Amino acid sequence: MQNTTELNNKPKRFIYDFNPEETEITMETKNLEIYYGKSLAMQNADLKFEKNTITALIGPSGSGKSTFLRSLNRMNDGIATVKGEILYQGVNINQPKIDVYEVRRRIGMVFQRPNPFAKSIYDNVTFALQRRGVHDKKTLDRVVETTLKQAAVWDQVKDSLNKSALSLSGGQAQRVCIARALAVQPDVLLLDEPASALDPVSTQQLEATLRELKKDYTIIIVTHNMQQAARLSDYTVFFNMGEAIEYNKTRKVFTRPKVQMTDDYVSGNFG
Ligand SMILES: Nc1ncnc2c1ncn2[C@@H]1O[C@H](COP(=O)(O)OP(=O)(O)OP(=O)(O)O)[C@@H](O)[C@H]1O
Repeated sequence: MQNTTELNNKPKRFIYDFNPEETEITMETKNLEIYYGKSLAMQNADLKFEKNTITALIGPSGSGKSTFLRSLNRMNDGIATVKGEILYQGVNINQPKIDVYEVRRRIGMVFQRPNPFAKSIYDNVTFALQRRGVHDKKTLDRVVETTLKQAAVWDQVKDSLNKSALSLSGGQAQRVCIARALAVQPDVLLLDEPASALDPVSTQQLEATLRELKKDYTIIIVTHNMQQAARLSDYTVFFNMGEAIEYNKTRKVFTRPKVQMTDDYVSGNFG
């Protein structure tokens, strides 16, 4: 990690080459600075996320992708100090008075390793709703069917909803975790390397699922897989050393990047 002085002395190279005013913005970050203790882990990442698109966050290990992603739904609370504004539908959610549970309901997260609870598939999907006092069986049944269908795993699990989610394959478990995130009807889905523990077939299925989901959700995904970012996302942000370096339509980032460092990274020549 860089210290504050080193980061502040670096030239600003951030390239932002599409016109966000023409688009509908679901989330936006402004003047973010994220500290672990006294160490500055992220700055210069004023980004806008367009509704119903997929944005890939790419960059070398330790460049701050997860730090940035986890701040978007306040998952860094208690771990890091996040300064600056995180706007969700125009409201700065990075304020103490904001209900963090509501933030996480609207901005859901799926983690790198599938993390189903040691409960049935049915109870995994309905967990948050049941905790909120929703016990009407018809409602819960409907949510289970709808979200498992959205997550493209319904056909595989519909006859075993009472089986433990721990008995599922990695790919199935990850899609059940997506259904669990969708059950509370979020707007935004944050995914932190959701395919890194999956085989190529499950990865392909997950990508197909995300392509479908973007019709209804705004999706931001951290990935180390360049091919995945190139095939799946509409926009790509390249991070390095705690800064957003280049942000553009994915096609441009991968075919005509404006910054040499981005070019080196996407073409696999990054030192
Ligand atoms: N909980 C933490 N406490 C202290 N430092 C942290 C913590 N989490 C991350 N960091 C540091 O912040 C910097 C950015 O880490 P981060 O995990 O966000 O990078 P990343 O780009 O997501 O990396 P990777 O691709 O390896 O997951 C790194 O220097 C890391 O060591």
